[in-house]
Order: sequence, then structure tokens, then C-alpha cells
Amino acid sequence: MHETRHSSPLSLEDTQATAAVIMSDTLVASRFLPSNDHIGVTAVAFSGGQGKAGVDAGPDSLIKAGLLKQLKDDLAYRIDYDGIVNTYADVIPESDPTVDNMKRPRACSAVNQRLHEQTYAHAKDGRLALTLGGDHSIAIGSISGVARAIRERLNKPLAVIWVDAHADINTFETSDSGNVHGMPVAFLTGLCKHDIFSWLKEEHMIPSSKLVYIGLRDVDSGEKKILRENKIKAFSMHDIDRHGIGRVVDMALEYIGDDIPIHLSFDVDALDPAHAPSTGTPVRGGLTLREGDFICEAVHETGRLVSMDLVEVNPKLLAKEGNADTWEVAETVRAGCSLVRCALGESLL
Ligand SMILES: NC(=[NH2+])NCCC[C@H](N)C(=O)O
Ligand SMILES: [Mn+2]
Ligand SMILES: [Mn+2]
Repeated sequence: MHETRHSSPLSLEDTQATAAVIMSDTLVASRFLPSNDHIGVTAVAFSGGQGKAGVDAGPDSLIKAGLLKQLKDDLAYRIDYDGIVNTYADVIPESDPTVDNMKRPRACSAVNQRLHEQTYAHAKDGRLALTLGGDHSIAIGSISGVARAIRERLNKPLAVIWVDAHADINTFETSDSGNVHGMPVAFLTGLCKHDIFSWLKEEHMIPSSKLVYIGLRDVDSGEKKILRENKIKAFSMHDIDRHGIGRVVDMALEYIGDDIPIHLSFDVDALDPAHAPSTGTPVRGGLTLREGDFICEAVHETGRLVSMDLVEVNPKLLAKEGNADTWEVAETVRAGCSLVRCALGESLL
């Protein structure tokens, strides 16, 4: 029989007393989850947060590459996945003109509102909510749903580790592009509010003091001002060069504190384009594969990961005619799968 690598399920009451034991034990999704081997997957085929077609095919490419099978067979998780790659076609309006500089705002809002309910349901029932994107605008829904469930269940805020080349904290006022995938953090922290997103409530949000960035290297000047004025913690590639990834991750985890559940939002463009070229907004000088995997491993090791996004894999962008797999696409998808597996404990011996 296949030996499960997870310890037995814990009640929430048990969690405090057994935390130390679990931390020294090897594989556990999170001490904030009632069952530590259960993942709820939501596949989000959405590209409306930016202008390049194909990122909606991201979840399908990750799943076809075997990601969920690996989590189930190799890492012994129970996978709750409805088999649906959500397009949310029924809520996407035919006409969606720009409002206040936001492109496709109604689609972005409606899709995120639906996704919010899906990750909320996973997190409420104690499953680790894994969301496969799609462009990064979908973090508005994925994170707010989990944050709401965590508040209800544990009366705690959710901490967010945002791994990205970009800060994605533009407001519709500061954004040059008008692309909502450059704005999710502003909505999630309440720094940006808009009637079109009126479903997003205070109790779905995350405190900007429990947000930390890793990997930044392409931050707009308006965003720099927002980061400074709100004293938001950020570790750029410069910090990684100076201190090394190990120190940076330690400092990031220290900053958010050790008694808080963690959401990991991983934009594949945090990786250097040498490793993840097939993405919409690549920026040179990024993380190596090992640095990316290391961040995920270290977050896993905290035993406090309750949810994760993996976004911006665009398997169409660098595909050849007839969709033949190029090395660029294959490597990007492979990197995405590796990041998720590392966040779920694959590297532990
Ligand atoms: N999720 C992403 N890849 N975001 C890129 C954002 C780029 C730019 N800062 C913008 O607001 O348009
Ligand atoms: Mn990015
Ligand atoms: Mn991003």
C-alpha cells in the first residue's frame, strides 16, 4: 500500500499544542487547516485582466502536464477538483467598455466574484485552496474568498506572500496600462475601491501590514509611491542579490509573524524568462528555478500555508503554428508545476 506522508487529521483545538511536533514532522499543508492532506482546486481560464490571448489556457496546460496527478499520486494529497476549467462565460458581458481607465472591468469583477465564492467554499471546509490561472487579476477573488473564510473560522487576517516581478498594486488612477492584472493588490488591501467591485467587502481584504513581496524588479513609479506611503514590505531582486534567497525568505516570514495563516500568490513571471519565458509581461533579471522553488519550500515548511495561486502561465504566447510545444512553453509549464509541488512539500526527504 502506498504509505501516506501526511500525519493524521487534527482538530483546530489540537493545533496549538501539537504545532511544535508538526513543525518537526515532515509533511503538513497547514496547522490552520483541520485536515492537512486535502486540496481544493479551482481552475480559472481568464485572460481579461490583460490584453494578450492565451493565458486562459494556463490551467489546462498545467493540469495536462500532470500537476494534479502528481499532487495525488506522488504527494498523497486528496484532491477536490470538479474537473471544470472555469470560463465563467455566463457572467462575462458582451460589451465591457473601459471605466475609469480599467479595461474590461465588469468581466474582471464578475469572474472574481464567482471565484471568491469557490475559494471561500474550499477554505471554509478546511481545504487548502489552490487556484490555477489565468492572469493575476484573479487573485482578487482567490485571496478575498480565503481571507473571508479564515476570518470566520479563526478570527484572524490572512497574510499574503506575493512573488512577482511586478507589484500589481496600481489603482485605476495610477495605472498606465489600464490592465486589472496590475491592480489586484490595491483592491485586496482596500487602497483602491470602485463601485464595479462593490461585492468586495472589508472583511474580505488583507491588511497591508501582513503583505510582503519577493522578486520585484519592474515597479511603476505610481506603485513605488503607494509602497512607500503605506510602508509595504518588499524584497526586490536587489535584496535577493545582496542577502541571498535564504535570508530574504527568513526576513519575509519574520515580518509577517509566526501565528498567521499564509496565502502564497506566485506569478510565474517572478522567475527569470530563461526559465519561464511564455508569460505576458516577462522581465529580465529574475529568480532562478531553484530560488523560486526555495521560496515555495520555505513557505511549506512553516506549516501555515492555507492557499496558493499560480498565475500568468501563457502556453499560447510562444507556441508555434499548430500549437506544437516549443521549449519555451514546455519549460514555463514545467516550472509552474514545480513551484506548486514545492509549496506542497515535494522537496522534503
Ligand atoms: N500580473 C502581472 N503580470 N502584472 C503586470 C503589470 C504591469 C504594469 N505594472 C501594469 O500595471 O500594467
Ligand atoms: Mn508579474
Ligand atoms: Mn502579477
